[in-house]
Amino acid sequence: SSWWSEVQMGPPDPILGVSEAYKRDTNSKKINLGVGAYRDDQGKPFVLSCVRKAEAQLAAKKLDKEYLPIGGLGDFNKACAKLALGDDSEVIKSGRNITVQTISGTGSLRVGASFLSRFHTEARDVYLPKPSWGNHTPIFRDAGMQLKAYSYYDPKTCGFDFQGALNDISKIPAKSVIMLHACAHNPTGVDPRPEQWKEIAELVKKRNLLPFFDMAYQGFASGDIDRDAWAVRHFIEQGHNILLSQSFAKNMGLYGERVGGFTVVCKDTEEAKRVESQLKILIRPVYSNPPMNGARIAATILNTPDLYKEWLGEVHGMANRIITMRELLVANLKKEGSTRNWQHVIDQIGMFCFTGLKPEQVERLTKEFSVYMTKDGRISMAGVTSGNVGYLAQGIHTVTK
Ligand SMILES: Cc1ncc(COP(=O)(O)O)c(CN[C@@H](CCC(=O)O)C(=O)O)c1O
Repeated sequence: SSWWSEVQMGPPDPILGVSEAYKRDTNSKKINLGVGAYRDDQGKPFVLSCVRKAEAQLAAKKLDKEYLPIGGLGDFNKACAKLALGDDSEVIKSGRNITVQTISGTGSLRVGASFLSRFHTEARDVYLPKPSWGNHTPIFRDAGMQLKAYSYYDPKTCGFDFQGALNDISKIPAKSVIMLHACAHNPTGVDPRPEQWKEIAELVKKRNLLPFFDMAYQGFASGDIDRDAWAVRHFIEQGHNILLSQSFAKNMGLYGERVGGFTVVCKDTEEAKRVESQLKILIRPVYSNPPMNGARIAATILNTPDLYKEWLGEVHGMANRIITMRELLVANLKKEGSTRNWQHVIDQIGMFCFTGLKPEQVERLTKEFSVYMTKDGRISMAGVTSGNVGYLAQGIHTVTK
Protein backbone atom coordinates (compact mmCIF):
# COMPACT_ATOMS: atom_id res chain seq x y z
CA SER A 1 0.00 0.00 0.00
CA SER A 2 1.00 3.66 -0.18
CA TRP A 3 1.07 6.49 2.38
CA TRP A 4 -1.25 8.47 0.09
CA SER A 5 -3.75 5.92 -1.24
CA GLU A 6 -6.57 7.87 0.46
CA VAL A 7 -5.66 11.16 -1.31
CA GLN A 8 -8.51 12.01 -3.76
CA MET A 9 -7.98 13.79 -7.12
CA GLY A 10 -9.06 17.41 -6.56
CA PRO A 11 -10.84 19.63 -9.12
CA PRO A 12 -8.83 22.20 -11.15
CA ASP A 13 -8.89 25.75 -9.76
CA PRO A 14 -11.98 27.58 -11.16
CA ILE A 15 -9.78 30.47 -12.31
CA LEU A 16 -6.25 29.20 -12.86
CA GLY A 17 -7.62 25.94 -14.29
CA VAL A 18 -9.11 27.89 -17.22
CA SER A 19 -5.61 28.85 -18.41
CA GLU A 20 -4.57 25.19 -18.30
CA ALA A 21 -7.51 24.25 -20.56
CA TYR A 22 -6.73 27.22 -22.85
CA LYS A 23 -3.11 26.10 -23.24
CA ARG A 24 -4.27 22.64 -24.39
CA ASP A 25 -6.53 24.10 -27.12
CA THR A 26 -4.96 24.01 -30.62
CA ASN A 27 -7.46 26.42 -32.27
CA SER A 28 -5.41 29.36 -33.61
CA LYS A 29 -8.34 31.71 -32.85
CA LYS A 30 -8.51 30.74 -29.16
CA ILE A 31 -8.87 33.56 -26.63
CA ASN A 32 -8.05 33.37 -22.91
CA LEU A 33 -10.41 35.59 -20.90
CA GLY A 34 -9.87 33.59 -17.70
CA VAL A 35 -7.10 34.78 -15.43
CA GLY A 36 -7.17 38.41 -14.43
CA ALA A 37 -3.74 39.30 -15.81
CA TYR A 38 -3.14 42.30 -18.08
CA ARG A 39 -2.18 41.77 -21.73
CA ASP A 40 -1.28 44.44 -24.26
CA ASP A 41 -3.16 44.93 -27.54
CA GLN A 42 -1.08 42.12 -29.07
CA GLY A 43 -2.34 39.80 -26.31
CA LYS A 44 1.11 39.63 -24.74
CA PRO A 45 2.02 39.92 -21.02
CA PHE A 46 3.19 43.48 -20.27
CA VAL A 47 6.24 44.38 -18.20
CA LEU A 48 6.05 48.06 -17.32
CA SER A 49 8.92 50.29 -18.47
CA CYS A 50 9.27 51.72 -14.94
CA VAL A 51 9.75 48.14 -13.68
CA ARG A 52 12.55 47.51 -16.17
CA LYS A 53 14.22 50.80 -15.15
CA ALA A 54 13.91 49.97 -11.45
CA GLU A 55 15.42 46.52 -12.10
CA ALA A 56 18.36 48.14 -13.91
CA GLN A 57 18.93 50.60 -11.07
CA LEU A 58 18.84 47.76 -8.53
CA ALA A 59 21.19 45.56 -10.55
CA ALA A 60 23.74 48.37 -10.69
CA LYS A 61 23.73 48.58 -6.89
CA LYS A 62 24.89 44.94 -6.55
CA LEU A 63 22.85 44.51 -3.39
CA ASP A 64 23.24 41.53 -1.04
CA LYS A 65 20.84 38.61 -0.67
CA GLU A 66 20.40 38.72 3.10
CA TYR A 67 17.13 37.79 4.81
CA LEU A 68 14.55 40.55 5.01
CA PRO A 69 12.96 41.20 8.44
CA ILE A 70 9.88 39.05 9.17
CA GLY A 71 7.68 42.08 8.38
CA GLY A 72 9.48 42.67 5.07
CA LEU A 73 11.33 45.57 3.45
CA GLY A 74 10.77 48.71 5.52
CA ASP A 75 11.00 51.12 2.56
CA PHE A 76 8.38 49.07 0.77
CA ASN A 77 6.02 48.90 3.76
CA LYS A 78 6.07 52.67 4.28
CA ALA A 79 5.49 53.39 0.59
CA CYS A 80 2.77 50.72 0.36
CA ALA A 81 0.83 52.25 3.25
CA LYS A 82 1.26 55.79 1.89
CA LEU A 83 -0.01 54.76 -1.54
CA ALA A 84 -3.20 53.38 -0.01
CA LEU A 85 -3.86 55.84 2.81
CA GLY A 86 -2.61 59.01 1.10
CA ASP A 87 0.35 61.39 1.42
CA ASP A 88 -1.18 63.31 4.33
CA SER A 89 -2.73 60.36 6.16
CA GLU A 90 -3.42 61.06 9.84
CA VAL A 91 -3.09 57.33 10.53
CA ILE A 92 0.47 57.26 9.16
CA LYS A 93 1.42 60.58 10.79
CA SER A 94 0.25 59.32 14.19
CA GLY A 95 1.85 55.90 13.71
CA ARG A 96 -1.48 54.10 14.13
CA ASN A 97 -0.92 51.63 11.29
CA ILE A 98 1.21 48.54 11.08
CA THR A 99 1.97 47.48 7.50
CA VAL A 100 3.88 44.29 6.71
CA GLN A 101 5.07 43.03 3.32
CA THR A 102 3.27 39.86 2.28
CA ILE A 103 3.37 37.32 -0.52
CA SER A 104 1.18 39.39 -2.81
CA GLY A 105 -2.55 39.92 -2.21
CA THR A 106 -3.31 36.26 -1.52
CA GLY A 107 -0.58 36.12 1.12
CA SER A 108 -1.85 39.36 2.62
CA LEU A 109 -5.41 38.05 2.88
CA ARG A 110 -4.16 34.81 4.43
CA VAL A 111 -2.04 36.64 7.03
CA GLY A 112 -5.09 38.75 7.79
CA ALA A 113 -7.35 35.71 8.02
CA SER A 114 -4.92 33.93 10.36
CA PHE A 115 -4.57 37.07 12.51
CA LEU A 116 -8.38 37.29 12.77
CA SER A 117 -8.63 33.60 13.58
CA ARG A 118 -6.12 33.97 16.41
CA PHE A 119 -7.16 37.32 17.87
CA HIS A 120 -10.69 38.25 16.73
CA THR A 121 -12.40 35.83 19.10
CA GLU A 122 -15.66 37.73 19.56
CA ALA A 123 -17.00 36.85 16.11
CA ARG A 124 -15.94 34.09 13.73
CA ASP A 125 -17.96 35.12 10.68
CA VAL A 126 -16.49 36.83 7.61
CA TYR A 127 -19.18 38.27 5.32
CA LEU A 128 -18.17 38.22 1.65
CA PRO A 129 -20.07 40.06 -1.09
CA LYS A 130 -22.21 37.72 -3.21
CA PRO A 131 -20.32 36.89 -5.49
CA SER A 132 -16.73 37.51 -4.45
CA TRP A 133 -13.29 36.43 -5.68
CA GLY A 134 -13.39 32.63 -5.53
CA ASN A 135 -10.20 32.32 -3.50
CA HIS A 136 -11.58 34.46 -0.63
CA THR A 137 -13.59 31.47 0.59
CA PRO A 138 -10.77 28.90 1.01
CA ILE A 139 -8.40 31.59 2.34
CA PHE A 140 -10.69 32.41 5.29
CA ARG A 141 -12.06 28.86 5.70
CA ASP A 142 -8.58 27.30 5.85
CA ALA A 143 -7.60 29.93 8.43
CA GLY A 144 -10.49 28.76 10.62
CA MET A 145 -13.02 31.53 10.02
CA GLN A 146 -16.69 30.94 9.07
CA LEU A 147 -17.91 32.30 5.73
CA LYS A 148 -21.21 34.16 5.28
CA ALA A 149 -22.40 36.40 2.45
CA TYR A 150 -24.20 39.70 1.83
CA SER A 151 -26.11 40.62 -1.33
CA TYR A 152 -24.03 42.66 -3.75
CA TYR A 153 -24.83 41.95 -7.41
CA ASP A 154 -28.16 42.32 -9.22
CA PRO A 155 -28.32 39.86 -12.16
CA LYS A 156 -31.35 41.72 -13.56
CA THR A 157 -29.33 44.92 -14.12
CA CYS A 158 -25.84 43.36 -14.08
CA GLY A 159 -25.21 46.15 -11.57
CA PHE A 160 -24.93 46.88 -7.84
CA ASP A 161 -27.76 45.62 -5.61
CA PHE A 162 -27.44 48.59 -3.24
CA GLN A 163 -30.73 48.04 -1.38
CA GLY A 164 -30.02 44.33 -1.08
CA ALA A 165 -26.57 45.07 0.30
CA LEU A 166 -27.93 47.55 2.87
CA ASN A 167 -30.69 45.14 3.93
CA ASP A 168 -28.24 42.29 4.46
CA ILE A 169 -25.55 44.42 6.14
CA SER A 170 -28.18 45.81 8.54
CA LYS A 171 -28.68 42.23 9.80
CA ILE A 172 -25.00 41.23 10.17
CA PRO A 173 -24.30 40.52 13.87
CA ALA A 174 -22.05 43.04 15.64
CA LYS A 175 -18.28 42.54 15.49
CA SER A 176 -18.52 40.32 12.40
CA VAL A 177 -15.92 40.94 9.70
CA ILE A 178 -17.18 42.40 6.42
CA MET A 179 -15.03 41.99 3.32
CA LEU A 180 -15.14 44.98 0.96
CA HIS A 181 -13.51 45.21 -2.46
CA ALA A 182 -11.97 48.71 -2.50
CA CYS A 183 -12.35 49.09 -6.30
CA ALA A 184 -12.77 46.96 -9.43
CA HIS A 185 -14.92 44.32 -7.73
CA ASN A 186 -13.99 40.78 -8.74
CA PRO A 187 -15.81 39.09 -10.51
CA THR A 188 -18.56 41.64 -11.30
CA GLY A 189 -16.67 44.85 -12.15
CA VAL A 190 -19.46 46.60 -10.22
CA ASP A 191 -18.41 49.21 -7.62
CA PRO A 192 -20.60 51.30 -5.27
CA ARG A 193 -20.71 54.98 -6.17
CA PRO A 194 -19.15 57.39 -3.55
CA GLU A 195 -22.53 58.35 -2.09
CA GLN A 196 -23.38 54.66 -1.73
CA TRP A 197 -20.02 53.99 -0.07
CA LYS A 198 -20.91 56.78 2.42
CA GLU A 199 -24.12 54.99 3.39
CA ILE A 200 -22.32 51.64 3.66
CA ALA A 201 -19.65 53.22 5.90
CA GLU A 202 -22.37 54.65 8.16
CA LEU A 203 -24.20 51.33 8.38
CA VAL A 204 -21.00 49.35 9.03
CA LYS A 205 -20.28 51.74 11.90
CA LYS A 206 -23.84 51.47 13.26
CA ARG A 207 -23.59 47.67 13.15
CA ASN A 208 -20.11 47.81 14.73
CA LEU A 209 -18.60 45.58 12.01
CA LEU A 210 -14.89 45.13 11.30
CA PRO A 211 -14.17 46.22 7.68
CA PHE A 212 -11.53 44.20 5.80
CA PHE A 213 -10.69 45.95 2.51
CA ASP A 214 -9.19 44.00 -0.35
CA MET A 215 -7.47 46.51 -2.65
CA ALA A 216 -5.89 44.40 -5.38
CA TYR A 217 -6.41 46.90 -8.21
CA GLN A 218 -5.51 50.39 -6.95
CA GLY A 219 -5.03 52.60 -10.01
CA PHE A 220 -6.06 49.81 -12.34
CA ALA A 221 -9.80 50.49 -12.02
CA SER A 222 -10.22 54.17 -12.91
CA GLY A 223 -6.60 54.80 -13.86
CA ASP A 224 -6.34 57.16 -10.88
CA ILE A 225 -4.50 55.98 -7.77
CA ASP A 226 -6.32 58.32 -5.38
CA ARG A 227 -9.77 57.80 -6.86
CA ASP A 228 -9.45 54.02 -6.54
CA ALA A 229 -8.48 54.36 -2.86
CA TRP A 230 -11.37 56.70 -2.07
CA ALA A 231 -13.51 54.13 -0.21
CA VAL A 232 -10.57 52.97 1.94
CA ARG A 233 -9.71 56.56 2.88
CA HIS A 234 -13.35 57.49 3.51
CA PHE A 235 -13.87 54.60 5.92
CA ILE A 236 -10.73 55.62 7.83
CA GLU A 237 -11.88 59.26 7.94
CA GLN A 238 -15.18 58.01 9.38
CA GLY A 239 -13.25 56.38 12.22
CA HIS A 240 -13.14 52.77 11.03
CA ASN A 241 -9.94 51.00 12.10
CA ILE A 242 -9.81 48.78 9.01
CA LEU A 243 -7.79 45.80 7.85
CA LEU A 244 -6.35 46.24 4.35
CA SER A 245 -4.84 43.87 1.80
CA GLN A 246 -2.89 45.29 -1.13
CA SER A 247 -1.43 43.67 -4.22
CA PHE A 248 1.05 45.01 -6.78
CA ALA A 249 0.42 42.07 -9.12
CA LYS A 250 -1.86 43.94 -11.52
CA ASN A 251 -1.19 47.65 -11.09
CA MET A 252 2.59 47.17 -11.32
CA GLY A 253 2.53 43.96 -13.39
CA LEU A 254 4.50 42.14 -10.67
CA TYR A 255 2.35 38.97 -10.84
CA GLY A 256 5.04 36.35 -10.34
CA GLU A 257 7.16 38.57 -8.05
CA ARG A 258 4.42 38.20 -5.41
CA VAL A 259 4.45 41.74 -3.96
CA GLY A 260 1.76 42.75 -1.47
CA GLY A 261 1.09 44.36 1.88
CA PHE A 262 -1.15 43.83 4.90
CA THR A 263 -2.17 46.80 7.06
CA VAL A 264 -3.93 46.94 10.43
CA VAL A 265 -5.18 50.40 11.43
CA CYS A 266 -4.97 50.51 15.25
CA LYS A 267 -6.17 52.74 18.07
CA ASP A 268 -2.69 54.18 18.69
CA THR A 269 1.03 53.50 18.29
CA GLU A 270 1.18 51.34 21.40
CA GLU A 271 -1.50 49.03 20.00
CA ALA A 272 0.22 49.01 16.60
CA LYS A 273 3.41 47.79 18.26
CA ARG A 274 1.55 44.94 20.01
CA VAL A 275 -0.19 43.98 16.77
CA GLU A 276 3.12 44.09 14.88
CA SER A 277 4.71 41.76 17.42
CA GLN A 278 1.91 39.21 16.96
CA LEU A 279 1.97 39.49 13.15
CA LYS A 280 5.67 38.61 13.26
CA ILE A 281 4.99 35.63 15.55
CA LEU A 282 2.26 34.48 13.14
CA ILE A 283 4.36 34.93 9.95
CA ARG A 284 7.63 33.42 11.23
CA PRO A 285 6.48 29.75 11.21
CA VAL A 286 4.73 30.13 7.82
CA TYR A 287 7.38 31.62 5.55
CA SER A 288 9.77 33.32 8.02
CA ASN A 289 10.37 36.38 5.86
CA PRO A 290 9.14 37.52 2.41
CA PRO A 291 11.01 37.54 -0.93
CA MET A 292 13.00 40.69 -1.52
CA ASN A 293 13.22 41.13 -5.31
CA GLY A 294 9.71 42.33 -6.06
CA ALA A 295 9.54 44.49 -2.96
CA ARG A 296 12.77 46.24 -3.95
CA ILE A 297 11.35 46.93 -7.43
CA ALA A 298 8.08 48.29 -6.03
CA ALA A 299 9.86 50.37 -3.37
CA THR A 300 12.23 51.81 -5.99
CA ILE A 301 9.30 52.85 -8.19
CA LEU A 302 7.22 54.26 -5.33
CA ASN A 303 10.15 56.14 -3.77
CA THR A 304 11.80 57.53 -6.97
CA PRO A 305 9.80 60.56 -8.19
CA ASP A 306 10.43 60.13 -11.93
CA LEU A 307 9.75 56.38 -11.81
CA TYR A 308 6.61 56.99 -9.74
CA LYS A 309 5.40 59.52 -12.31
CA GLU A 310 6.11 57.08 -15.14
CA TRP A 311 4.29 54.34 -13.25
CA LEU A 312 1.16 56.53 -12.82
CA GLY A 313 1.19 57.04 -16.58
CA GLU A 314 1.55 53.34 -17.30
CA VAL A 315 -1.15 52.22 -14.90
CA HIS A 316 -3.46 54.86 -16.39
CA GLY A 317 -2.62 53.48 -19.83
CA MET A 318 -3.51 49.92 -18.81
CA ALA A 319 -6.83 51.07 -17.35
CA ASN A 320 -7.57 53.06 -20.49
CA ARG A 321 -6.89 50.15 -22.84
CA ILE A 322 -9.39 48.07 -20.90
CA ILE A 323 -12.00 50.85 -21.05
CA THR A 324 -11.47 51.07 -24.82
CA MET A 325 -11.93 47.30 -25.18
CA ARG A 326 -15.23 47.57 -23.29
CA GLU A 327 -16.50 50.14 -25.77
CA LEU A 328 -15.17 48.17 -28.77
CA LEU A 329 -16.80 44.94 -27.60
CA VAL A 330 -20.22 46.59 -27.29
CA ALA A 331 -19.82 48.29 -30.69
CA ASN A 332 -18.96 44.93 -32.28
CA LEU A 333 -21.88 43.18 -30.58
CA LYS A 334 -24.19 45.78 -32.10
CA LYS A 335 -22.46 45.32 -35.48
CA GLU A 336 -23.12 41.56 -35.20
CA GLY A 337 -26.79 42.42 -34.86
CA SER A 338 -27.22 41.78 -31.14
CA THR A 339 -30.28 43.56 -29.80
CA ARG A 340 -29.48 42.84 -26.15
CA ASN A 341 -28.65 45.62 -23.71
CA TRP A 342 -24.85 45.42 -23.20
CA GLN A 343 -24.51 48.75 -21.36
CA HIS A 344 -23.21 46.93 -18.28
CA VAL A 345 -20.10 45.92 -20.25
CA ILE A 346 -19.24 49.62 -20.47
CA ASP A 347 -20.51 50.63 -17.02
CA GLN A 348 -18.52 47.96 -15.16
CA ILE A 349 -14.95 48.86 -14.14
CA GLY A 350 -11.52 47.25 -13.73
CA MET A 351 -10.10 43.98 -15.00
CA PHE A 352 -13.37 42.09 -15.25
CA CYS A 353 -16.69 42.17 -17.00
CA PHE A 354 -19.56 40.12 -15.61
CA THR A 355 -21.24 39.39 -18.95
CA GLY A 356 -24.42 37.79 -17.66
CA LEU A 357 -23.75 34.69 -19.80
CA LYS A 358 -25.24 31.50 -18.36
CA PRO A 359 -22.98 28.46 -17.73
CA GLU A 360 -24.39 26.65 -20.79
CA GLN A 361 -23.64 29.73 -22.95
CA VAL A 362 -20.11 29.87 -21.52
CA GLU A 363 -19.72 26.19 -22.36
CA ARG A 364 -20.85 26.75 -25.97
CA LEU A 365 -18.53 29.75 -26.35
CA THR A 366 -15.60 27.57 -25.26
CA LYS A 367 -16.59 24.52 -27.32
CA GLU A 368 -17.60 26.30 -30.53
CA PHE A 369 -15.28 29.34 -30.47
CA SER A 370 -12.41 28.37 -28.13
CA VAL A 371 -13.15 31.41 -25.98
CA TYR A 372 -12.08 30.64 -22.39
CA MET A 373 -13.59 32.30 -19.31
CA THR A 374 -14.75 31.29 -15.86
CA LYS A 375 -18.06 29.41 -15.60
CA ASP A 376 -19.78 32.36 -13.91
CA GLY A 377 -19.57 34.35 -17.15
CA ARG A 378 -16.73 36.59 -15.96
CA ILE A 379 -14.32 37.73 -18.65
CA SER A 380 -10.93 39.31 -18.07
CA MET A 381 -11.17 42.36 -20.34
CA ALA A 382 -7.38 42.42 -20.52
CA GLY A 383 -7.59 39.37 -22.79
CA VAL A 384 -9.60 41.36 -25.35
CA THR A 385 -7.61 43.05 -28.13
CA SER A 386 -8.52 45.09 -31.20
CA GLY A 387 -7.46 41.96 -33.12
CA ASN A 388 -9.82 39.49 -31.42
CA VAL A 389 -12.75 41.69 -30.32
CA GLY A 390 -14.65 41.07 -33.58
CA TYR A 391 -14.37 37.28 -33.24
CA LEU A 392 -15.32 37.51 -29.56
CA ALA A 393 -18.42 39.58 -30.38
CA GLN A 394 -19.40 37.05 -33.04
CA GLY A 395 -19.11 34.23 -30.50
CA ILE A 396 -21.01 36.02 -27.74
CA HIS A 397 -23.78 37.06 -30.15
CA THR A 398 -24.09 33.49 -31.49
CA VAL A 399 -24.58 32.00 -28.01
CA THR A 400 -26.87 34.76 -26.74
CA LYS A 401 -29.19 35.52 -29.67
C1 LIG B 1 -9.92 40.67 -5.42
C2 LIG B 1 -8.59 39.99 -5.49
N1 LIG B 1 -7.85 39.91 -4.35
C3 LIG B 1 -6.64 39.31 -4.35
C4 LIG B 1 -6.13 38.74 -5.51
C5 LIG B 1 -4.78 38.07 -5.37
O1 LIG B 1 -3.86 38.45 -6.25
P1 LIG B 1 -2.31 38.18 -5.97
O2 LIG B 1 -1.76 37.71 -7.26
O3 LIG B 1 -2.19 37.15 -4.88
O4 LIG B 1 -1.77 39.50 -5.53
C6 LIG B 1 -6.87 38.78 -6.72
C7 LIG B 1 -6.34 38.15 -8.00
N2 LIG B 1 -7.33 37.52 -8.79
C8 LIG B 1 -7.09 37.38 -10.21
C9 LIG B 1 -5.75 36.71 -10.52
C10 LIG B 1 -5.69 35.19 -10.52
C11 LIG B 1 -6.08 34.64 -9.16
O5 LIG B 1 -5.21 34.60 -8.25
O6 LIG B 1 -7.27 34.30 -9.02
C12 LIG B 1 -8.29 36.66 -10.84
O7 LIG B 1 -9.34 36.61 -10.17
O8 LIG B 1 -8.18 36.25 -12.00
C13 LIG B 1 -8.11 39.42 -6.70
O9 LIG B 1 -8.85 39.51 -7.83
